[in-house]
Amino acid sequence: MSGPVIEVVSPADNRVIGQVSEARADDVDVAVHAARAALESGAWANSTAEDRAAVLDAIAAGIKARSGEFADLSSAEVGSPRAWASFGQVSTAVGVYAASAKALRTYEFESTRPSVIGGEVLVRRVPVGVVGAIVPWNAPLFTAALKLAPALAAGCTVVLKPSPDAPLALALFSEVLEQAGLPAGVVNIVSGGVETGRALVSNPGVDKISFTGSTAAGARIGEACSRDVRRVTLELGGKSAAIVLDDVEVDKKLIDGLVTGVMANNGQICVAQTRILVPRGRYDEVVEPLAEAVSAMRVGDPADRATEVGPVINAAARDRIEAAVSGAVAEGARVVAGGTRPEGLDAGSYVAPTVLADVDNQMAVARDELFGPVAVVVPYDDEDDAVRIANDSEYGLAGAVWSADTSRATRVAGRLRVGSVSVNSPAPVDFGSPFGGFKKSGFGREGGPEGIDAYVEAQSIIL
Ligand SMILES: NC(=O)c1ccc[n+]([C@@H]2O[C@H](COP(=O)([O-])OP(=O)(O)OC[C@H]3O[C@@H](n4cnc5c(N)ncnc54)[C@H](O)[C@@H]3O)[C@@H](O)[C@H]2O)c1
Ligand SMILES: C[N+](C)(C)CC=O
Repeated sequence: MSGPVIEVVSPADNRVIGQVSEARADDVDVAVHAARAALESGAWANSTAEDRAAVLDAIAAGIKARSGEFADLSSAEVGSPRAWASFGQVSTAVGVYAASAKALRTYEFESTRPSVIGGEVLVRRVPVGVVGAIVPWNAPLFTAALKLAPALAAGCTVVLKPSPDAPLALALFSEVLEQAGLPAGVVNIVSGGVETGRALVSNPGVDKISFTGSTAAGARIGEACSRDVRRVTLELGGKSAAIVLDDVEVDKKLIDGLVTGVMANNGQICVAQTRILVPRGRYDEVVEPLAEAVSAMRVGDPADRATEVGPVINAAARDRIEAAVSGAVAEGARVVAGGTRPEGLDAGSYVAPTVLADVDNQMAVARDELFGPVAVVVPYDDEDDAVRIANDSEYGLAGAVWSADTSRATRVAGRLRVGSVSVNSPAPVDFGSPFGGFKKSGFGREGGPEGIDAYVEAQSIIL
């Protein structure tokens, strides 16, 4: 790469832990040409589904074999607690490649149907072509897997751009790709920031952009793609709600689930259920143990296996989150856990895990995505009110419903205008099922056969 060196800094102590070279527009062009040549050679696009599925399985096995290294590196560059990184950063990626291989083995690339004017129509699903995949820093291996696995399953070739804040795990991943038997040029990785991303988005050799990141950047990318009539998938921000229904039993499972739902990866997960909606009549019964559990969380060095909350990605993010908490307090919110900077951790960008009670859904802290370890607890009157508040957001990514009655929770889940909802669990993502946003959380889906649909063009041949 011809650009300057990007130093990757640990959010735990600001130490330089690695470096990559920035790709300039010329380098991006070389990568796109390599992907185009690999596509047109047909070696990958025309291979059998079983051959491609075997490569996806080999990628899953390759990551698994080096899972300790991947977890160490993701923990160091993102600040994810090491104990969580094994699952959240690594097993998730393994699960996505394995689930895509499974979906690919039964995916219908060709079918025939009777023509309405007589005869038959052969409907083919052909690769969309060269894909530009752009990912954020919070879960690099996982978010890249959600793009690479279905794109490769469809027979596409890819130019992948990691975030300059966390490019190291994906640099290591290139070794897994080499060993998995992918033909040369099928996946190309270019490092860099916004300018590198822009060069990829506007390169005429790219047929589709698949982006995960903030809604602001996604809107700009969507605009650029629509100008060039380029296909685009956007996985954007969220402000998800966990609805605690009035029949719930307040036990360890509920409190642990609510805490995990918001604090996993230091609150830096797009599906974080940062708004906890609690029936007014049972408010204190939930807020008190929640505040106690969050106050007891071990904050510190992400490499320490006992750590539950590490630093946020950088000092600017810490300052923004702290300002949002102060703003909420000025608006009348009550701090019941955290709220002050953790002591003795000044070398890194730490935010104490925080719970704010007495929050109204109109407050900025309940509307803006903070991407940090901050939960707000909003009281509601009845089930309709809970659904109304949950849906009163410009985002629509995910949610959770907690209840003693699974059928009731499932019915409430179905009323939420979001892409995925978990019932009595904090994890609204299933590797084999569609995942994506309503409203300003984006459009398009990743995961399962629907994930492969996003990387094919339908072609009808009228016989
Ligand atoms: N919906 C999801 O699946 C999902 C998953 C993870 C993170 N996110 C969102 O990502 C955000 C945090 O990540 P971030 O700070 O890295 O987001 P970001 O939008 O700043 O950047 C994401 C990626 O896009 C690149 N980029 C930014 N502007 C660009 C442009 N104009 N053209 C091309 N590339 C550009 C960045 O270099 C980075 O690689 C949060 O909003 C979070 O909700 C969403
Ligand atoms: C969980 N994931 C990776 C799908 C999206 C947010 O981080």
